[in-house]
Amino acid sequence: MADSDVFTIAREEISSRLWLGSSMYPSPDIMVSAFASAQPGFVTMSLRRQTAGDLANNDYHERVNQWLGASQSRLLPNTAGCQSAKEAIQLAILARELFKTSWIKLEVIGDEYSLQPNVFELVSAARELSAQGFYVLPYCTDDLVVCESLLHAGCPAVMPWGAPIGTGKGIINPYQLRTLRARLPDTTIIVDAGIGRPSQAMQAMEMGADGVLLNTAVAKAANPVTMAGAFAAAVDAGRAAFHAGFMTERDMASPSTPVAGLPFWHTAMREGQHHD
Ligand SMILES: CC(=O)[C@@H](O)[C@H](O)COP(=O)(O)O
Repeated sequence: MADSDVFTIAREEISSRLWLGSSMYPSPDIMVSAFASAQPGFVTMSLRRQTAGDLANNDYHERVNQWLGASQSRLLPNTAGCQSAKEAIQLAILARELFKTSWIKLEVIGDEYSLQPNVFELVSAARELSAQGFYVLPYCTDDLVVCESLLHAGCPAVMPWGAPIGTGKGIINPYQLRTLRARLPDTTIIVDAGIGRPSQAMQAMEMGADGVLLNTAVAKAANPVTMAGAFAAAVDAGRAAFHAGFMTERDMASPSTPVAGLPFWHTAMREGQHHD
């Protein structure tokens, strides 16, 4: 891939196109090793899962930075568990104070069964938080008009789902992702949630996604550290392939080895004899 494939959002360089969540790992040590293996651009963290004691602890910020280790990963607090714009805005403001970052992954869930975002509340929260100076990265559906509304609200990127959170089904609606890529050619698109295998992450990247965010597939792998590395390689490969340009698919077979004429070595041999 060209060295010039620098990844920026809101004019800030992001070190990797693979982003990872921080829940459900078998242990903190395994999680840290998985981050070291994948070197994710962002690591997301839910404030809701922290205890009041955690939040009051002055060392908390320090501990989170230790989790990120020597990697160049950034912390991306999220508003997981929020069901209204009001709740999400309050949590984002708390996250900014606690983690000293204006980046926020905005989640407003509208349906408990599918964990589908409430896109009306999402756009409303995105507008307010953007006005307050946040860099809002919204977890959304793959609906073109919703993504356009989020961009108009001030989001520097959109994060449409591949499939519902935790399902591992991959890109269940490739048509929608293709539509988003075609209609929003200059928008940063991060496929967020539902990715179960490295091949699915690669598919998203081959389709032109700018990055992939996932959690369950690594945290719940039999070997999270190895799986994290596999996802990192898949995301890089998918990106390189997208840039390289694909051959055109065709229905009829077309010989990749020429069958007409003499083999080149035959000609070369004859020429050799001639010189003798
Ligand atoms: C929106 C959301 O919460 C996702 O980022 C989730 O954390 C990752 O989804 P998977 O666990 O399906 O990868």
